[in-house]
Amino acid sequence: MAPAKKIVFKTKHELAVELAKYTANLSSKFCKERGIFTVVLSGGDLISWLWKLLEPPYADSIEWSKWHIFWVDERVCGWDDADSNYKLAYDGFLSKVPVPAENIYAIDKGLGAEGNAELAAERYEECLKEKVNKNIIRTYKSSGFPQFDLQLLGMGPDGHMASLFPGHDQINEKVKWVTFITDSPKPPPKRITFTLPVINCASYNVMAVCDKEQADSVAAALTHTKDVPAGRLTADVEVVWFLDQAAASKLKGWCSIL
Ligand SMILES: O=C(O)[C@H](O)[C@@H](O)[C@H](O)[C@H](O)COP(=O)(O)O
Repeated sequence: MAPAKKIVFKTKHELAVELAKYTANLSSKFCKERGIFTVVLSGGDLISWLWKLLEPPYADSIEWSKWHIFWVDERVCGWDDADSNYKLAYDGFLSKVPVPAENIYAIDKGLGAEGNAELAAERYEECLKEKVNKNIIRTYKSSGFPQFDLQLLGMGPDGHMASLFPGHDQINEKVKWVTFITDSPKPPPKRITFTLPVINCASYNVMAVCDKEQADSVAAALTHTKDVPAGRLTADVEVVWFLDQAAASKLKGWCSIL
């Protein structure tokens, strides 16, 4: 289990600059080593903090054609719905970089539009298995779970990550790769989500959190004083919490500010 690193930034701007640098370094490492970089996105504010990747020196130097994009969680709706994490990422990031369309793995379009959470989760797991069989996604040691290169995650004020919410059973799933929820406390209610073992098998996990509404859960997650799902985040190689000062404000004895 990788130890959690924390970096506190004075502003969201500085967080975005460092997030771009971190992502670009990993892109270069994995593209060199494997010729492929598997990136998992979440919804929420995270997408708005990826803007620096769209600018020089990254926009022109990143090997976008080698990126493969997945979602750690998705709202069960149509691709053009205002709730869609795919739409959020497409409009704010993916439409502005040359990642090939065939390397972008969104929720099944029809099942999403129909609102069929259970089948959409099964279909997404099948999609991951197919990418494992094609050696696009690696597997974690002998466990057989998929191992993504980098996951970019966010956390809600209640401490949820992906669509794993406190007090809901999905966090305890140990076999499936993708599961679903139909009574999410954060709207919309129907979602699909990676399970905890899959999330924690990633090589690198970034948890990016800003604003004071999240401060209590950041402190709880990082000191494991409360059962918050994000407190169970780990990774194979490294997990890094990217925080702004407001989100870090309840952490005791905090000193290292970038
Ligand atoms: O679909 C979703 O709702 C997200 O993937 C969710 O897990 C998000 O990452 C957190 O809720 C943080 O969201 P904010 O960054 O907007 O607080």
